[in-house]
Amino acid sequence: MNAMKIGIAGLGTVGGGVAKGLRVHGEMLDARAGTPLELVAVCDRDPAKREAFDAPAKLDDIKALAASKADLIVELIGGENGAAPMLVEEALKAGKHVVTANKAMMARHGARLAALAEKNGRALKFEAAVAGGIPIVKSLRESLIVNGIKAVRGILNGTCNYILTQMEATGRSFDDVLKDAQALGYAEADPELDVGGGDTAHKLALLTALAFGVAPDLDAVSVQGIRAITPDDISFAREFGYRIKLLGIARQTDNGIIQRVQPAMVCAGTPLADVDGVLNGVVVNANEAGPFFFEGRGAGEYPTANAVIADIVDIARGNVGSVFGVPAASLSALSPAPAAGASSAFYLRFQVLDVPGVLAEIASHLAKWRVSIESMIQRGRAPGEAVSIVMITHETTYAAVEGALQTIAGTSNVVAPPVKIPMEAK
Ligand SMILES: NC(=O)C1=CN([C@@H]2O[C@H](COP(=O)(O)OP(=O)(O)OC[C@H]3O[C@@H](n4cnc5c(N)ncnc54)[C@H](O)[C@@H]3O)[C@@H](O)[C@H]2O)C=CC1
Ligand SMILES: N[C@@H](CC=O)C(=O)O
Ligand code: NA
Repeated sequence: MNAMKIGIAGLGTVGGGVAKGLRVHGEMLDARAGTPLELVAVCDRDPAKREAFDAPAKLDDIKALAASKADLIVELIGGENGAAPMLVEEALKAGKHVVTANKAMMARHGARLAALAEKNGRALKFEAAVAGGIPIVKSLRESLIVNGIKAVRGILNGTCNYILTQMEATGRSFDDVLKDAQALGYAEADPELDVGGGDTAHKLALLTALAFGVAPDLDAVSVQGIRAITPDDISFAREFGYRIKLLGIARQTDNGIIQRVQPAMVCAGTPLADVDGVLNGVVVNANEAGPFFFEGRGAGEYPTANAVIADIVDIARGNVGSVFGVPAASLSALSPAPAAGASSAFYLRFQVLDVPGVLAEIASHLAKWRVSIESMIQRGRAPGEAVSIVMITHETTYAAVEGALQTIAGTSNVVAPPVKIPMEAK
């Protein structure tokens, strides 16, 4: 029986896990694949990493890997541009299958690489790129294909969810918990991609492509990260009966597709509110068949390596198929819904000097923009010093609330930029 010869590029957190997984579970994987899986080459620019793994070829150059005798290349070096897409292109052109966990590359170049894979009759699989170990890519591409999908939303970044959960549970600082997430192998090489929302945007663009049959369009995602969230916001949220989560939301509307990455107030007791730590959670509204809720580990060595290995086995079984579930040539261009019409209720926090009339001034600006208040908390008194005023609004447009906050930010008693967090519908 012909073996499936595998070459791995990048032996860091994920690549190391894949090489170990192939060795430890070799017999079982060969049986499931129906053919032996043989690691023939590893490639890393770090010699110590190359030496740590047993393979006939230990390479330092991705070009040599693309030209190696591997039938399938696993790209785990990362990066939107440069070496990663170059390796994938070279490998596909050389007639090799590709498995990758690189959401940055797939969100930016996915449509072009999918066309190249399909032209060459080779697979390009990326299960690990979205929500780590959760089989959401396969589910959207191969299972939830009949009834049409209205919306996909979820917690897609393990690092951010770990930070928010730890800040809430232990009161530790943002930067302290981020260091933990880095040490645990959850964060990206540049952690600003995690906390700034960029990584969630990459994953959301891929979910949108799979759910709605469009080419991934990163530039059509509005992105806000979690840097501005304070321990106060987390505890006010709890008082109102909510938890703050970084969500990626893609929704088909009559006016086009909405794609947003933003911290949101998620009602306690709903499935997404209970997704803690490095776990990810995805809700798919699939018309008559849904809603579906998926939960699992979104980052780290083993969950991610599992998803990569599952793709390798899938290819060895002969499941090549189209990369995004429809032929790359029929992926349509995404038509984004105009931002101006979007609406939500909001949590607002104002950091103000505790002087007479400050609340009335804020309320009057909100009223001018027709933003009405549902509930409010003002804690403690500290005459002349800064205190927080926190409100939940009734449903209003993003445009109205942004207009009001811009005016309020310019008034003399407001000492920090106001914070707004949309309330996620149940
Ligand atoms: N760490 C995680 O939990 C997850 C990571 N991913 C993705 O998986 C990919 C890999 O991530 P990690 O393993 O965490 O990264 P890492 O930084 O731990 O490993 C990357 C490895 O690639 C090597 N490398 C980088 N550029 C190279 C080049 N030009 N030539 C040869 N070797 C090169 C580095 O020396 C390093 O050993 C990234 O695309 C990341 O976004 C996806 C899901 C989860
Ligand atoms: N940095 C990412 C890794 C997995 O995609 C995350 O924290 O989710
Ligand atoms: Na996944």
